[in-house]
Amino acid sequence: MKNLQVVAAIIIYQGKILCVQRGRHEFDYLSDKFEFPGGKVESGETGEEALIREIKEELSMDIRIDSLFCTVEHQYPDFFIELNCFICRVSSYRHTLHVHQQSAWMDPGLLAELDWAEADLPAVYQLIVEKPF
Ligand SMILES: Nc1nc2c([nH]c(=O)n2[C@@H]2O[C@H](COP(=O)(O)OP(=O)(O)OP(=O)(O)O)[C@@H](O)[C@H]2O)c(=O)[nH]1
Repeated sequence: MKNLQVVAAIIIYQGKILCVQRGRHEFDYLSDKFEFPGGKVESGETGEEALIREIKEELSMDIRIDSLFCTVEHQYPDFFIELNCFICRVSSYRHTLHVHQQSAWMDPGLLAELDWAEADLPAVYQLIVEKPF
């Protein structure tokens, strides 16, 4: 079974968090789910390098990575994922969606209202409880 190393950006601007919604995914259980932007770490890259590249590709945004917030290990029916979530900062709310169908700057207290990818739920609940910003 596939084992994916994925990095994700919890992008904070003026107290809100950028949440993005996928379109269709090859596995139905991930179609239309909300996630933190990011993607797979390619060979030869550090997690931080991968995250900066992914956010530029997906959103045309330049992030500053602050710190590693949490690591979630999750078994989906078709693959295993290690999801490393980093707190990131930006100097503008502006972004362009190149991959996702929708985005929203969310108040942390409202994060649980979105329909998240299952692997993200521990990170979402930890954000709601710890409010690291
Ligand atoms: N980016 C991201 N992917 C997540 C999160 N949670 C989660 O389960 N995933 C899953 O992890 C996998 C990451 O792959 P991806 O498709 O974003 O990565 P990528 O941009 O490198 O993919 P590609 O170039 O193969 O299209 C997807 O299956 C995605 O559904 C998350 O918060 N952020």
